[in-house]
Amino acid sequence: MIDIRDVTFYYYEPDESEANAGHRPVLSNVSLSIEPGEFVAFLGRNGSGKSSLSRLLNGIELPTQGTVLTLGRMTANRNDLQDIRRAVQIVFQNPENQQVGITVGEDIAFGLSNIGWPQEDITRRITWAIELVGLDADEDRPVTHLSGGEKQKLALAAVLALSPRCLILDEATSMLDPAARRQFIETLNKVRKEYPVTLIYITHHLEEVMDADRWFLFQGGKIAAAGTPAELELDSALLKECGVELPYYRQLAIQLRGHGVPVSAKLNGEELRGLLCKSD
Ligand SMILES: Nc1ncnc2c1ncn2[C@@H]1O[C@H](COP(=O)(O)OP(=O)(O)OP(=O)(O)O)[C@@H](O)[C@H]1O
Repeated sequence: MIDIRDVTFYYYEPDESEANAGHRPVLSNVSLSIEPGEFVAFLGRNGSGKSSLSRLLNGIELPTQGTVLTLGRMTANRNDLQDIRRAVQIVFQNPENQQVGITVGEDIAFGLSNIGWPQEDITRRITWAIELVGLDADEDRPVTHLSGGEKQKLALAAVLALSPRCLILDEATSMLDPAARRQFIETLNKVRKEYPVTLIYITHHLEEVMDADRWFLFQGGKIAAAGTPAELELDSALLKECGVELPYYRQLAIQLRGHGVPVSAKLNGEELRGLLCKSD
């Protein structure tokens, strides 16, 4: 599905001019593959290169060196770029930066009319997308009347309407309050059941990606490690180096196991709390 080989990326071509002396690549020799339908998380400190790599995946940016293959096509090949951009959709941190319509319906319709869908199909698709994300708003509702959480659901609806094969969420919950964040995650889980998609999730909130298939830990523009959450969560030194912090319940479960308390590695916060309240 996605195959990245030896990618090095500079926002500006490196040169020897004084202004760029000491200029470092944002990504250095990154290689990774993501299988169709996988749910992976990109984790790491601010500035470690996660968003830059996601922009390389759909060809918003092109690698300075190396190759990015998406759906078997190279992003550097101009003829394939339009299909790649359609197949790999990104939901960004701030939904307002993504909104292009005045109403909910216009917003969802924008991308579809750009790729030439007939109006009657667009109308049906708008209804489908609103229902899929459970947006409690009709298509005539002005976008400015939506809450932050609803705006982010609309951003999700607008990209899903385009039938992407791969969805990238780039800190999509970071502007939401805790309740809206939980609701957005519930929506996403429901959407993934109805509309299976390869999911790349960028976040600083690890509780959102504890059930990911794999984590990629970024450090200074490189992949420091890749593996399942169960494999990587035990390496506390590595997580610390990469600026990644486990949810409190996971840290507690690891400590309890270290003291011989038989706590399953798969418990979530509520289950662990329930177990502790039951024990005497
Ligand atoms: N458009 C840009 N032009 C120039 N440099 C950029 C641009 N976008 C990002 N950078 C730089 O690239 C580096 C990597 O940034 P990137 O946004 O990819 O990191 P990140 O891991 O996603 O960080 P965060 O968690 O803060 O979103 C940073 O040093 C950043 O300043």
